[in-house]
Amino acid sequence: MRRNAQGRERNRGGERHFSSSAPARRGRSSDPARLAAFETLRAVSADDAYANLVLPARLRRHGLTGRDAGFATELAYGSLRSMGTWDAILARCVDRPLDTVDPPVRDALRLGVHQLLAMRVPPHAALDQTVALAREAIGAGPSGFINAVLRRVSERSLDDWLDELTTGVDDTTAAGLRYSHPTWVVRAMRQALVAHGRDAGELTDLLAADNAAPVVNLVALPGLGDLAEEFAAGAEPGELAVGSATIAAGDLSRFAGVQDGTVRIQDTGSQLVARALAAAPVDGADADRANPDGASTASSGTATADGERWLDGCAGPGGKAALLAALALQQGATVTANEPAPHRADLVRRALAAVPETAWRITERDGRAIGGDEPAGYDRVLVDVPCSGLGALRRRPEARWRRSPADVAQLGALQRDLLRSAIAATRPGGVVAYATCSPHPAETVAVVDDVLRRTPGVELLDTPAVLDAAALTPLHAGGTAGSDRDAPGPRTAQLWPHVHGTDAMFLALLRVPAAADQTPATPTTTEAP
Ligand SMILES: C[S@@+](CC[C@H](N)C(=O)[O-])C[C@H]1O[C@@H](n2cnc3c(N)ncnc32)[C@H](O)[C@@H]1O
Repeated sequence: MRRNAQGRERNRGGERHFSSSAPARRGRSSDPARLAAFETLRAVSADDAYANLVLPARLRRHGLTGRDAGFATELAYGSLRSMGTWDAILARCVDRPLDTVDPPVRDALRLGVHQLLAMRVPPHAALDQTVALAREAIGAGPSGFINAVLRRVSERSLDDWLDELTTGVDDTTAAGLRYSHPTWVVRAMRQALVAHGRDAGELTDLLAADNAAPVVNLVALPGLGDLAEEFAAGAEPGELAVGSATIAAGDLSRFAGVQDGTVRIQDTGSQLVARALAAAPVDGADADRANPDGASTASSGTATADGERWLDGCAGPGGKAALLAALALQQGATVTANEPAPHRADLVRRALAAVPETAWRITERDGRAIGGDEPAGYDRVLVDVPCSGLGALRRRPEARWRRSPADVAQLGALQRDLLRSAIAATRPGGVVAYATCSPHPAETVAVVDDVLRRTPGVELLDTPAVLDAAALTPLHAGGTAGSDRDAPGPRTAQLWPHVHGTDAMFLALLRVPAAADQTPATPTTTEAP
């Protein structure tokens, strides 16, 4: 299951070569694929836009499909991911501080460097096309400058540049330069590996995996969708999650299931989080409600009983809520999907549209209030809390440059309040799933430890074991890599891009104590993380 250092296995086909002929046109005028990539970088740099929202619109506008769309995507996403390394190289090739170079010119240079050093576009084509792009998109003025700078870049190989950049610097800075991550993220990732029971020596594999384009994961909503059409088109069964598949990027709306919402694009790690909550053992289900005929279907430590109430406290945009709702429908439960941001609540509504409405409702409340408003109201509660997103850097190419340590510190208070509220909203014997798409210790184990310390009686379940039971393949998500696999690891679970090929999702499953032992877990406002 372990992927190699460059994440190449997942990319299938090893190191990628792009010829200058990938885009439709050659010659002195710029081609639409490079223009689409340039426009995406401009929107990201100048308007704080998200590349994954901008690029599809630019591909459509320029009529790009197939190889041309693939070229534009690799150029835009790759340049954004590698921006730290490319800027460090450019700084050595420009005779003034790089941040005094006009931003559009800087973006054009980044695209040029990416073609030269990462896409193996022949140097003459990378130079000519970048100059042509600049002429068309910026004006003739900077052509000579761009040409001269890229010529200097092209005089060395990527390995030579990396050796030069990393000579005489400390390990963290070197890893940041080599793998294009801010140094604070490198530090955080190293701490995260150790905190989750893995070897700090995996750091470079993890950083490399952040730079590999992720495959697209699909899930067929259980009981509602199937993947036959996708398999016929070359999708492969997912190795980790039931009812999942991987497929090459492309226009997935051609599939009927994707169109009607019964097949969804969802990272496998997210799928497993929803499945683990649905499968987690709850204690002492309310037998009367669970089974009005009197025969209890749930006793201590069993999975779902008919009539259970589930809550997704932070549901937008609705990926996990949709899967939970489909599972709930199969298992005779109902889901309340809560999302306070109105536009994201609309996305949840759209995500849930494929599931019959008998299985779900949507609320738009502050999740911090739910525990007080509906104490002990739910059997299973998911809080997939707002987080730094450091576990999904593969999918959000610009995110690493936007986040800061202050974001992590700021989110800690909200994360703790949401978890406390979730515990208060869970009935005695019920289960809470605390999830983040970040492995940062401050957002994961520190939050869980802190809340557990202040909420006597709440028990941390063996989350890696529950996750393994919900998965197709043992994940060993409690850490203890390699020969130590049988040693006991943490009771929280952490997935990793370089190990599992998923986003770095964190999961802790907590069971609320039986009524007699329970100390009310009133959500309070917030102490420092
Ligand atoms: C990580 S996302 C959840 C992703 C979602 N579970 C999915 O799988 O699609 C966190 C969500 O929490 C929402 N949120 C932010 N503050 C909140 C609060 N006080 N109460 C509940 N949800 C909140 C955000 O708007 C965001 O949609």
